[in-house]
Amino acid sequence: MTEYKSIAATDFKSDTVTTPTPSMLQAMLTATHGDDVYKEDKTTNDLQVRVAEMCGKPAGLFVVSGTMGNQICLRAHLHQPPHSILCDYRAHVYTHEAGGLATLSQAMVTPVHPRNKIYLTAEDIEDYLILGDDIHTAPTRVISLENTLGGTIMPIEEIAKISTLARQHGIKMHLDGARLWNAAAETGISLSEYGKYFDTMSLCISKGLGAPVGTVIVGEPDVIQTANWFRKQAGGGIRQAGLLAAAADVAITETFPKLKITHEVTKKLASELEEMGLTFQIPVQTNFIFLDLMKAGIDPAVLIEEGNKLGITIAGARIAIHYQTSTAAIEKLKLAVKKSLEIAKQRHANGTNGVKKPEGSLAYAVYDKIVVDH
Ligand SMILES: Cc1ncc(COP(=O)(O)O)c(C=O)c1O
Ligand SMILES: C[C@@H](O)[C@H](N)C(=O)O
Repeated sequence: MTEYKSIAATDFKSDTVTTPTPSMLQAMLTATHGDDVYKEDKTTNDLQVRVAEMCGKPAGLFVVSGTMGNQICLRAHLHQPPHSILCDYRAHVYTHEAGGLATLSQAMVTPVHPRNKIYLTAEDIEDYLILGDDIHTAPTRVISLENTLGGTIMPIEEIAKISTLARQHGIKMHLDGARLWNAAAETGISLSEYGKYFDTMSLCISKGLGAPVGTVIVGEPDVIQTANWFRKQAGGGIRQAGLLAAAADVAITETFPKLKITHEVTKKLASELEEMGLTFQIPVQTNFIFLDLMKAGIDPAVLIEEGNKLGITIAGARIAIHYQTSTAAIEKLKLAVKKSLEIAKQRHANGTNGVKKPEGSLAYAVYDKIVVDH
């Protein structure tokens, strides 16, 4: 694996920490400087066309974050309260976007627990759709899926069934595709094949792909135009966006083809951790490992501290691998886990192993709660 000189090399808290590569910075120097609010920037316009075409959609819009991408897509589908969206109870649009659905879209949420504990099925969803015009209800107007979710891949066959169900009831489909790149890289299924089943998709280029900033939303021109309106209203209109779009374009070209390698590194680490006696809260399928610290009796605060001692950043049970993760850091991670296991065993032996959740720690802020119930 290429070793990058990046502060992200030792950071396992997320794949959002990746830093711009020299080629991205070089591309920024030669980007066009048009005003994107007036749609005059060629670099940005070209990126939007590129991603939209990759997804098999007629229109795209560059936005500054995945949160903005999701929220303006969902708002563009939600016209008249009372209305609701249906999503996985762990979905980022529900758990990690600062209540945007309530504030920006005046929407209720129907959070659904997948029976298989990993991904939603059409059968799960059918039971929870709010249909009809009973004045007591907030009818379901959008089904919002997430792929990957916690690094797990949603089978396209299930997505197809859910899409058919949605369309039978005139319900829109949105995909939080912050890591759809990872799902596509792992399955070999194209972005455009996934795109067939959704009215809008939001794809982050700032996570595993490594761009410093940016997400592209895709869909039909009228929906993207409405979303652009909400982007502007939120102060998200970007002037010389080409600087950011240029880096994002390089990230797609250079990093998308490398994601499979990241997944192989992740799975190798997972098997080594399993040999040490660790188990996982959800399957390891792409670039995340969710350690079952509770089952191992490991206090997250201990793991975080052991990582700090070794000069690596661990945020808790979720271990994120990205293309800038160094081999040396992975070896240190294994050492930190080994040491934490030893401490857990010592505490257990003397009856003091009360594993508690750290207050306000990222260890439990990001995703951990969604699978601890698991
Ligand atoms: C699945 C998912 N969707 C959306 C987002 C939001 O992206 P951003 O942090 O750029 O707002 C994130 C986090 O970065 C995420 O993990
Ligand atoms: C924290 C969360 O918003 C971010 N998307 C992550 O996965 O790290």
